[in-house]
Amino acid sequence: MSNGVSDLFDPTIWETAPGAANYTDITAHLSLDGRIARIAFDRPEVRNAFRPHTVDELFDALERVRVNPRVGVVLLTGNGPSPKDCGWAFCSGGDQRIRGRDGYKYSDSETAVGPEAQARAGRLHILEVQRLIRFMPKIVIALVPGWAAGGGHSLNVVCDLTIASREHAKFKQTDADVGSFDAGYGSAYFARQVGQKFAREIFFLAREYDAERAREIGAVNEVVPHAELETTGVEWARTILGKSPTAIRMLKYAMNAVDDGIVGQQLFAGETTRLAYGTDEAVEGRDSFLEKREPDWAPYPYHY
Ligand SMILES: CC(C)(COP(=O)(O)OP(=O)(O)OC[C@H]1O[C@@H](n2cnc3c(N)ncnc32)[C@H](O)[C@@H]1OP(=O)(O)O)[C@@H](O)C(=O)NCCC(=O)NCCSC(=O)CCC(=O)c1ccccc1C(=O)O
Repeated sequence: MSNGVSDLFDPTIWETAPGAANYTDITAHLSLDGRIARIAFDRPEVRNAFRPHTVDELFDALERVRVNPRVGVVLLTGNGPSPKDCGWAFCSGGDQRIRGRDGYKYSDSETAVGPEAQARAGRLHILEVQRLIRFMPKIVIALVPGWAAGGGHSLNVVCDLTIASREHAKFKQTDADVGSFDAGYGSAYFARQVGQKFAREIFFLAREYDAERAREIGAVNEVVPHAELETTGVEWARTILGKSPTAIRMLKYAMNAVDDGIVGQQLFAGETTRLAYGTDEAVEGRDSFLEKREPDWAPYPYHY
């Protein structure tokens, strides 16, 4: 890797994100103006497979971005290429070498004792990362430079938008090959995205498909030359940053709500409550209570 991060990484536009200096399994950067985050899997020698520690770091980086009021767009990608064989990956899912009977193992968990250590031993917490991406009031764009397989494919599904490398992006759902199944967003929501027949074919046959095929079925928004993947991601981010933050947030939650049940409605409703609090009408409701008087709703008609 020419710049110590990834061959596609442009060191002139990024700085290390707060808290990211000690990450070992991912990298996290902010654009110099602090508006865009770039978070990347950094285990290219195993096609960016994640272990529990990777998921911990990913959750930490995404949570920091979620509560950072300056950041409006997150680019999620995989560093590369692999020093072993020059292969590229977004993410190849859970690291199969440390999968146990109760989940994925921390390196110290085999010898850990006590109930807390036992509860922590087998982790399946990539689902917490999926929910963080899904519920984040910001746009998350997957930049897929190579393989998106297994749980890595599921992460792509849950991102808001996807841009893929024409030369290297490849997609494959290996869940049924390795006896591990994401029965939530990874499959059921994926079927909403691409349709039932395509989703069933992809899961039941576990064939690989390239970026162009992924775009045809609706799993990818745009296919670009490999060398332009990250610059295109930054361009898309800049376009989104030019829009109203409230409109973007409400639109994301509106599109989520239909598939997310009452949790989806709750997120959307929370934002409508925030908007309502900003009105004189809601202020009158609060003030009348605090001033121990009847509220005066007269200035507020039933709009239709
Ligand atoms: C991705 C491939 C199709 C790429 O194939 P190819 O380009 O030919 O490269 P390889 O030679 O196979 O791989 C190079 C190198 O990387 C190692 N490697 C690749 N993927 C993994 C992996 N997932 N785990 C460990 N190691 C991996 C590979 O062994 C090679 O190493 P060498 O030492 O050089 O030999 C192909 O690699 C492939 O199919 N990979 C496996 C994809 C897969 O099955 N992933 C797991 C699916 S299951 C999953 O992700 C579940 C997610 C999950 O864990 C989960 C599910 C539900 C709830 C929670 C969780 C959770 O928290 O984790």
